[in-house]
Amino acid sequence: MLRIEGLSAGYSAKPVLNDVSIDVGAGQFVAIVGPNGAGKTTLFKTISGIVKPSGGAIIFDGVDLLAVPPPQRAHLGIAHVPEGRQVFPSLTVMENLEMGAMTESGRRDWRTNIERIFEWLPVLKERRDQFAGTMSGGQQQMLAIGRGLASSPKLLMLDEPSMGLAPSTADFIFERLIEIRRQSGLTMLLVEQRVAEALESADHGYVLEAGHVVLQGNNATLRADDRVRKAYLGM
Ligand SMILES: Nc1ncnc2c1ncn2[C@@H]1O[C@H](COP(=O)(O)OP(=O)(O)OP(=O)(O)O)[C@@H](O)[C@H]1O
Repeated sequence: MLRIEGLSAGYSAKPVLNDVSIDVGAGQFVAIVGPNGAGKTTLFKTISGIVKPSGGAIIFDGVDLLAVPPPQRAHLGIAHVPEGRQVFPSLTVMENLEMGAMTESGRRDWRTNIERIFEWLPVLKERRDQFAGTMSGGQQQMLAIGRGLASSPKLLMLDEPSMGLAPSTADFIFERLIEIRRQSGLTMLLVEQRVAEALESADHGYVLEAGHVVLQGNNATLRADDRVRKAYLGM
């Protein structure tokens, strides 16, 4: 579904990603974990087209993504749930979801999608007429996920959905993601600093440190790896 090959990217004179290669198979749930500043958000921004890479390739569903203008990438089926949620605060929950459904497939599948989104994230149905800016952090995160799902994506990219949330709320979000994935078979790519939860939720993981992939494997292998246990799991 997504193949990133030898990707390098950064900001003007500052290189951030260095020769990063990542594979996400159709239906897979892949987590990219690593410390602050490792380049996780930069990777997502490069996939979405906000950051222009200096080298490498990104192939999405057989298409050379770097040749596709950034505004068109959502129409190919990539939904980016950004770091910090970034919901539209002065729009209602329903209006935010409608904004997510602006892609061709989102408009086509709207009725089915909205029913499923409400089933998976019932708080959005209960609060459909509430202004997004008045909701709690966890509720806003669920709205950001719902907005991503409303575009009817083939790939859902989630940038630190647990950021700023209480552990119990973050756990609830991870549990919802696992359930959404189980029911829909959607391909998911997650970046997270909460390494234990991310590796428990996903089937495959990559460890990104200082712009390099230093380790990868299925979730059980990574959770058993000594370096991961010491550096990220506090064992
Ligand atoms: N717009 C920007 N201009 C210049 N440097 C930037 C910009 N955005 C990020 N950086 C730098 O790029 C590096 C990687 O940042 P990035 O946000 O991708 O890391 P991250 O792994 O997502 O970290 P975090 O978990 O803290 O968000 C950091 O050193 C950061 O300061």
